[in-house]
Amino acid sequence: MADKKPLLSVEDALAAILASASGPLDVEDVPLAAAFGRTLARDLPALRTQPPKPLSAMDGYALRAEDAGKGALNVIGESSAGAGFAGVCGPGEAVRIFTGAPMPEGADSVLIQEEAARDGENVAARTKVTPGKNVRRAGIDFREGETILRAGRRLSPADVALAASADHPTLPVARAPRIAVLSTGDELAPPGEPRGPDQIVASNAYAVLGLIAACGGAALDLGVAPDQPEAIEAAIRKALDAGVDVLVTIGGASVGDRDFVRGALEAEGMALEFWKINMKPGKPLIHGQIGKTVVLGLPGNPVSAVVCGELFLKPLIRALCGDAAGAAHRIEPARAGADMKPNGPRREYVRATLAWTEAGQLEATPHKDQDSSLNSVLARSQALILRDAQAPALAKGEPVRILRLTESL
Ligand SMILES: Nc1nc2c(c(=O)[nH]1)N[C@H]1C(S)=C(S)[C@@H](COP(=O)(O)OP(=O)(O)OC[C@H]3O[C@@H](n4cnc5c(N)ncnc54)[C@H](O)[C@@H]3O)O[C@H]1N2
Ligand code: MOO
Repeated sequence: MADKKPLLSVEDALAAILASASGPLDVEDVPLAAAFGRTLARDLPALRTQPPKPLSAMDGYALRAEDAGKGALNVIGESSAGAGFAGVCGPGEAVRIFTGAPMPEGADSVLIQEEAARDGENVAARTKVTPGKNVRRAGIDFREGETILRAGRRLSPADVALAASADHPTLPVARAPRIAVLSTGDELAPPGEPRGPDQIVASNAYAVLGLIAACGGAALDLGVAPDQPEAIEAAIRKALDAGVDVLVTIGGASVGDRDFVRGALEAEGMALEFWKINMKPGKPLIHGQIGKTVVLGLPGNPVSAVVCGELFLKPLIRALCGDAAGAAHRIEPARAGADMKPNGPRREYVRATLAWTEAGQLEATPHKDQDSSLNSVLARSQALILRDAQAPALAKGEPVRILRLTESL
């Protein structure tokens, strides 16, 4: 029985989940303004050279560098951005020029206007000018045909601007993974709605929906199913009928008499890959597949659901988008901001705040209360401190490993 297997390590669990992602999804072309945060599906070539010709980097005078020490030069015209000078700048001549304007033929450098003495039609340099000074050579940014961005890259605002400058009006990106989110539990009522005396407000889905949005997924919120196998099975079928890539359930994952999620998933055809991981919080995580749909059954405790979302759902979304590098846990070094007790038998992910010390070190300070029900503590945390199973006590200032939590878009 799967229940009796030794608990999986976080690393093995992540590997199994990523292995179940059947490669990057289909490709779609999106307009530049919608491409931020999406994952590039193909290597992107530059469709033009930037800058296409030598341009001035400053406002001033285009001239031949060797003429700068020779007294007054004759200003024979003007070159501005978008309207270059048609003639040739010969010996003893200068052309008034502005930032971004094409260099006139014959000129090899630009004297900035702060160093120029203008007198009517003449200008003299008050400084030496070296050849190429204040000139942006053709192609210094990129050249036509060069690969400017690689497939699998999650597009930053600067990446999108780079693609625009390389003349791409749209970008080929992985289709956003479709992810159904199903909360379960008789005790759950939506925020702001009337509640029974023993009910609480359903909140976990909002963290999961936010994580999906931040990672570039497209969420389908299936709301809350009560603790009844038939109702949970019906909701699972709804997700499958919608053809989602991933089904995330929340709650009902543990061993209680009313924890029906695993049974319902199996009744709907899930091949169970694993259940339970050697971590805290988040031990009862269900993973399997129903056809091509990857299933992640998150534990119901609010912090456990979020930590499992960060550790497993986020990498899964990245992998489905073809961003293999982004699917790895990005562990960073920091210093402990407080003493920490020896750890128990499970790898622990301790909620912590981050701050820079005056000495310039990143300090992760664990919150005192680590109960897995505390949304307020989680909201005040920026990182998780990783503590291996049975790790000894450590003192404030000692090195720790951290994983940053996803922040807002
Ligand atoms: N005898 C044992 N009991 C428990 C074990 C165990 O190994 N043996 N594991 C504990 C651990 S660890 C966790 S984590 C929880 C996970 O249990 P479930 O996945 O079955 O979660 P629920 O029982 O449905 O809910 C737990 C808790 O979280 C609240 N909850 C659930 N969903 C939401 C939601 N959408 N929004 C807000 N709050 C939610 C729920 O009301 C419960 O308070 O099991 C331990 N028990
Ligand atoms: O692992 Mo549970 O997730 O400790 O609260």
